[in-house]
Amino acid sequence: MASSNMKFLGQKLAQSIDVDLMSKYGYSIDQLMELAGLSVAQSIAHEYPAGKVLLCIGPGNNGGDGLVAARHLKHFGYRPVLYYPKQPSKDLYKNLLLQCSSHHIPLITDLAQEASNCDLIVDAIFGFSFHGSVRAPFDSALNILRQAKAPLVAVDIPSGWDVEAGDVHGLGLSPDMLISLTAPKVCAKHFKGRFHYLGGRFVPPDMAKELGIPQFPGSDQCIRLD
Ligand SMILES: NC(=O)C1=CN([C@@H]2O[C@H](COP(=O)(O)OP(=O)(O)OC[C@H]3O[C@@H](n4cnc5c(N)ncnc54)[C@H](O)[C@@H]3O)[C@@H](O)[C@H]2O)[C@H](O)CC1
Ligand SMILES: [K+]
Repeated sequence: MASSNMKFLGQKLAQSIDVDLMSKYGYSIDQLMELAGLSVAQSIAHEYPAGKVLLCIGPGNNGGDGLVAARHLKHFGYRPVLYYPKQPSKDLYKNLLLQCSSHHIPLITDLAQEASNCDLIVDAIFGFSFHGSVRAPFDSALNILRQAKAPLVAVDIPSGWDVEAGDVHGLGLSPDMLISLTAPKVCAKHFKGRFHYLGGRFVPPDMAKELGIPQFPGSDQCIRLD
């Protein structure tokens, strides 16, 4: 359960904590992303049976978390497929995609068809750096996700939501599960789905105390908040 003094992070604070983790605390982005993605896969495995999972991957690190989660889900016995319409040229993402392809995780292009033919959808399109209104091709992608019947799992932030104010653009994405990473963002206060999890078990104890992060159970990479 959430501790009552847990902080909800605004956009600037979330970004500065990310920088601190990689400067003051010595993490690399690959390490943080691996642990974030593992916690996403483990949160999913806590609540949904193995089946076909469509992961929608965005152009930044939220998308990177999704690529890592896809690989772990495959190891857990799920059947992941990737929708990844904007693939950046950075080695970090290229290597994560190569790992997915070595794990026989297919890339799909017909999002509408796959969204109506899967057991679960993971939204790893935008995270805490999203701002403004959604640009193509993600505007139509979010429209398809909004209408899909399969339960939706949002990584860190429901895509298209303002990091602090929530669904101000009225895109209507309402996930069944939200997996906050490091600490929930302010918009998580508007989350109405069934499962709110916290993942990203990499926060050093002093920072965890300052942010009011609860103790994760045993060796779990995630904790259910409410
Ligand atoms: N410390 C942690 O908690 C960690 C979290 N991780 C994950 O990283 C994301 C934040 O990643 P970042 O690369 O900063 O940004 P995003 O993925 O949110 O998106 C950037 C990406 O999106 C494009 N973009 C922004 N706004 C729009 C728009 N309106 N329309 C279209 N495209 C847009 C922008 O150009 C960039 O390309 C965090 O949420 C976590 O999921 C790390 O993995 C580990 C540490
Ligand atoms: K997201």
